[in-house]
Amino acid sequence: MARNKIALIGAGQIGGTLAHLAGLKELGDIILFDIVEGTPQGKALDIAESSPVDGFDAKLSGVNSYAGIEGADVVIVTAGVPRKPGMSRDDLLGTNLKVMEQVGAGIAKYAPNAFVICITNPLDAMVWALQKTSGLPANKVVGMAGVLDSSRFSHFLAEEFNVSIKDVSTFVLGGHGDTMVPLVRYSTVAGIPLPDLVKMGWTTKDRLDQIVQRTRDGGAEIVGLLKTGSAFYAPAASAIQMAEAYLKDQKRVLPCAAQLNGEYSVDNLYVGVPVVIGANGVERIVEIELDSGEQAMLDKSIESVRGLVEACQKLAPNLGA
Ligand SMILES: NC(=O)C1=CN([C@@H]2O[C@H](COP(=O)(O)OP(=O)(O)OC[C@H]3O[C@@H](n4cnc5c(N)ncnc54)[C@H](O)[C@@H]3O)[C@@H](O)[C@H]2O)C=CC1
Ligand SMILES: O=C([O-])CC(=O)C(=O)O
Repeated sequence: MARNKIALIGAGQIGGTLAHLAGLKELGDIILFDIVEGTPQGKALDIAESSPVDGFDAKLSGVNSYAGIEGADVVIVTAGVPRKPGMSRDDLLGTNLKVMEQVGAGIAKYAPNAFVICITNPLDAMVWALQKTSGLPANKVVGMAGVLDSSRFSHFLAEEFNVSIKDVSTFVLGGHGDTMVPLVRYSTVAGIPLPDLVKMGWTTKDRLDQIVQRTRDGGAEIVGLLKTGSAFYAPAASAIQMAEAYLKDQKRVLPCAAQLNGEYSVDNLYVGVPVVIGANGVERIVEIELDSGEQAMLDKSIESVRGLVEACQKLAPNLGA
């Protein structure tokens, strides 16, 4: 059987890390695409030259033409610009929306059957735009954010409790911004919900609130430290988990930005919710029961995503509703 083909649109910090991880995991042959000449070619060759050391079989190549992504099974999009200190993700909207128009056209022409994972920020608006510009069915176009935000939340909790990361399970819903909703009640250590761990004296409500806030600010914390760009190792690992779930039909339940059509009382908007990812892309949207406080936080987050999509519609009325 021929190997899967994985196309990475954008060969910057995340794109290069995605290529390396996809190679190490032998997910398929890898094409890096970028508008900058030499960058995708150089990264592809560098990673290919590491394959004898790590012993993985994957063909890697770099291209500057969309024809190179022809027939891709998975497309992961990081094309665009990242933020710098002092900026919010939303400041990237105008620049990255134009990039999504080009990328969507390239995918529509050369990889219309692919499972597309968008990473470019502001995530929920960019994945909305990418679905419109590519015209692919909504179950084949998802955004990566919830896996990353949950991974950050889990990491902070494992550190707080001094337990293995393997025993921590968390869910973060909503838009990928300041209003994201880390779901404390549905997050557990070895199956024990966080509120019970507070009762058991493992931590305090105040400490938990601080960890929730650190999760919300997780992206900005890295931007503040790096100064030249944003996080890339954990974002790449998160998108690879989603790609693997699709390619191996794993039916993983992962928080992703998915198009809602009535679920959570939302229509035609991409918002982070738990979904099942398998061979048919987004196979199911999981509607969790929320209490009034959680629902209020999710509503606020949805409104913020709606505002960003409206800004996109003003800038590019051709994208439609
Ligand atoms: N969804 C999430 O959770 C996260 C999203 N991000 C976002 O991912 C994006 C990429 O981040 P990095 O890889 O760190 O940035 P980067 O600047 O290292 O890489 C972006 C690449 O896109 C390329 N590019 C720019 N315009 C293009 C176009 N029209 N067509 C094709 N390629 C184009 C650039 O040449 C560059 O190589 C940013 O928008 C960032 O904000 C970053 C981290 C997490
Ligand atoms: O914060 C940023 O700009 C990049 C990002 O989305 C993240 O790391 O969560």
